[in-house]
Amino acid sequence: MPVTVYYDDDADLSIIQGKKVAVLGYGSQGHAHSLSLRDSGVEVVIGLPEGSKSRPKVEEQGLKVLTPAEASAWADVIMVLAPDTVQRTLYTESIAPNLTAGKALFFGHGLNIRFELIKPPADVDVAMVAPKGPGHLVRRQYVDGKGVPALVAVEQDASGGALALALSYAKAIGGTRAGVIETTFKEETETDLFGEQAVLCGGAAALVQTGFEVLTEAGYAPEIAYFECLHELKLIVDLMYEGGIARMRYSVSDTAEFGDYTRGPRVINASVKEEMKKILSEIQSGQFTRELIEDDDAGRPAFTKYREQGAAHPIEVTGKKLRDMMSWVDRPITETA
Ligand SMILES: NC(=O)C1=CN([C@@H]2O[C@H](COP(=O)(O)OP(=O)(O)OC[C@H]3O[C@@H](n4cnc5c(N)ncnc54)[C@H](OP(=O)(O)O)[C@@H]3O)[C@@H](O)[C@H]2O)C=CC1
Ligand SMILES: CC[C@](O)(C(C)=O)C(=O)O
Ligand SMILES: [Mg+2]
Ligand SMILES: [Mg+2]
Repeated sequence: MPVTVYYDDDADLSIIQGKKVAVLGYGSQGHAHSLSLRDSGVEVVIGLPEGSKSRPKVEEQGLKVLTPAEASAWADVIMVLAPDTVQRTLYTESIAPNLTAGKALFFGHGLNIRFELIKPPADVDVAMVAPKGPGHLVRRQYVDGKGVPALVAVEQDASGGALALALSYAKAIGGTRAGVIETTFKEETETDLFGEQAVLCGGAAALVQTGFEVLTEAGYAPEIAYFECLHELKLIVDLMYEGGIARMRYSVSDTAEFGDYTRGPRVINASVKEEMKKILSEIQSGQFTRELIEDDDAGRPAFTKYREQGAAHPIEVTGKKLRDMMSWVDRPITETA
């Protein structure tokens, strides 16, 4: 079914400018939304627990910070940008007691609504503005006069104006500069989880690490393997971003293009596609979300182990040494896990 893509002229910024917006969380997405809302003339307050390590960053930016409960009580629009695993407790303890009729509850990703971890009352708007990119780039693009595409969805339209409100919010963070598509919480959640697991994060990281391992285990220099499998990937993906896979194939050598057609499908073969389908069905059935929540409830033993293993991979050691020599690489995000 064809989708409608909304641009700046389709959204009325004055709607969100007339609302008090609480952004709960000041991480990757939270800081980007808050700063761009403020720069778009919207009254914003940040909600963070006492003792949150994000509080000094908010204060450095001259934004006001309250507890999540105080911010929710003050706001007309409550945007939930705490981690997905935290949101259900945050909702019960701090949002629900302050979610009076006529308010709007917003999300940057649909997981908690899609899997019914949060069940808001019927007399509030429930909507989503989900940028299709990392928060730090959402902010960087906004500052540069550009935007990251976003999805909007309305789960409950108690006011009759939830879609217009969501589009107005999306405009304030730069989304309608690039294009905003209306979807459902179900479609956003399932496609977003699939994209990050199979392609963007899980798939891409495993492809890079495995390529690096094959070259280094065969005796080639780790520095060469790093440039070949990680650094150059950005340059190749930039071409796809600009003009699709065809533009990348136009720019690389005919030798590379022949290797692409004849070898690529052997790497990402039918069994990989079957595995991707299995991953999608685990998302749709809720199995992935159950695993995520169970691990979080147990104090994140699996998450912590995987994060440590990833950080210790030899490609990180080689990469750090090489990146330290590239003073010209723009690195506005300094932290890693
Ligand atoms: N990362 C991204 O680019 C994208 C994220 N999303 C969605 O956006 C949401 C936020 O994710 P992300 O930006 O990655 O989150 P981060 O992990 O980057 O940041 C989380 C923020 O929430 C704060 N926080 C933790 N507990 C609470 C609480 N109880 N109440 C209020 N704030 C709290 C953290 O504070 P502290 O510093 O104290 O831990 C931190 O400021 C998620 O729904 C995610 O799926 C959607 C699109 C892309
Ligand atoms: C690709 C990961 C993402 O879905 C995103 C940046 O869009 C996320 O959850 O962080
Ligand atoms: Mg995403
Ligand atoms: Mg995601």
